[in-house]
Amino acid sequence: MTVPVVEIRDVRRVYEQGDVVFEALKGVNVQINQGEMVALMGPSGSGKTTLMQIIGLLDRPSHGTYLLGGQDVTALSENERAEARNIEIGFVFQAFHLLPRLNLLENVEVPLTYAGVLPRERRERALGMLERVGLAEKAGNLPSQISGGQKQRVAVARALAGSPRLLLADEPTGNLDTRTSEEVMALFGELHAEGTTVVLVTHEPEIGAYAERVVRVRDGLIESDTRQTPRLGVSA
Ligand SMILES: Nc1ncnc2c1ncn2[C@@H]1O[C@H](COP(=O)(O)OP(=O)(O)OP(=O)(O)O)[C@@H](O)[C@H]1O
Repeated sequence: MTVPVVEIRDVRRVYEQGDVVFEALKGVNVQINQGEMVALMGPSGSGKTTLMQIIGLLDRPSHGTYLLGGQDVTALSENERAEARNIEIGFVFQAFHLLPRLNLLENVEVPLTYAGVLPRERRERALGMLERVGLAEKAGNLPSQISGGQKQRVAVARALAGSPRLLLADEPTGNLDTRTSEEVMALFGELHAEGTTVVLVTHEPEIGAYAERVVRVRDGLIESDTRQTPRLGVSA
């Protein structure tokens, strides 16, 4: 039996501000297997981002256990979590977060630099990833010289350059128009078909439709967990 990529056991997250205590996650159990593409959905304030941040090692549970690739990461120190995050997780955000003064190739290289990959290999891997997302010919461009959809494809290349165990995407199409969203989701669908494990947070049913599994969060709990035939997209 293969070990799940993500195993969340009875995770609670309590936010405390002065006397006010708010339980954003109230005992969540979820398991995500290698190669799955999962959409986390649910109303505003339901706890999706909190759960995503715990899965992405940006936050830690107040209670419960998180196993990442079979390793208990619940009690890691801040530094250990940062290191595990760099190695294990690739992030794609709504706002792209490309560095404006670096060209596309250099942007994709950034996480590899942090991971200590030597320059020549860094360059080759980054270029390979830009090729994979169809942007190799623009490697020398600055982010300001490409479209929103292209920026998100660069962000995907950057997220995957270090071959992480898990690709996390938080509202990845939130800044894109419908057609461009479809292109970016088609890319996620292709990466999933190639074996990448993808977890995405979205409000939009049309975006959730690209996943093979939809986990709905409501009031800090998993409301439903269903499988579906994913929508196939048309690439750029
Ligand atoms: N740092 C914080 N301190 C206090 N409460 C918080 C904090 N972060 C989130 N919350 C609360 O926890 C709940 C869950 O927030 P979360 O951001 O996970 O929801 P969400 O489902 O991602 O919402 P949205 O779709 O609007 O982003 C909300 O009620 C929110 O107000």
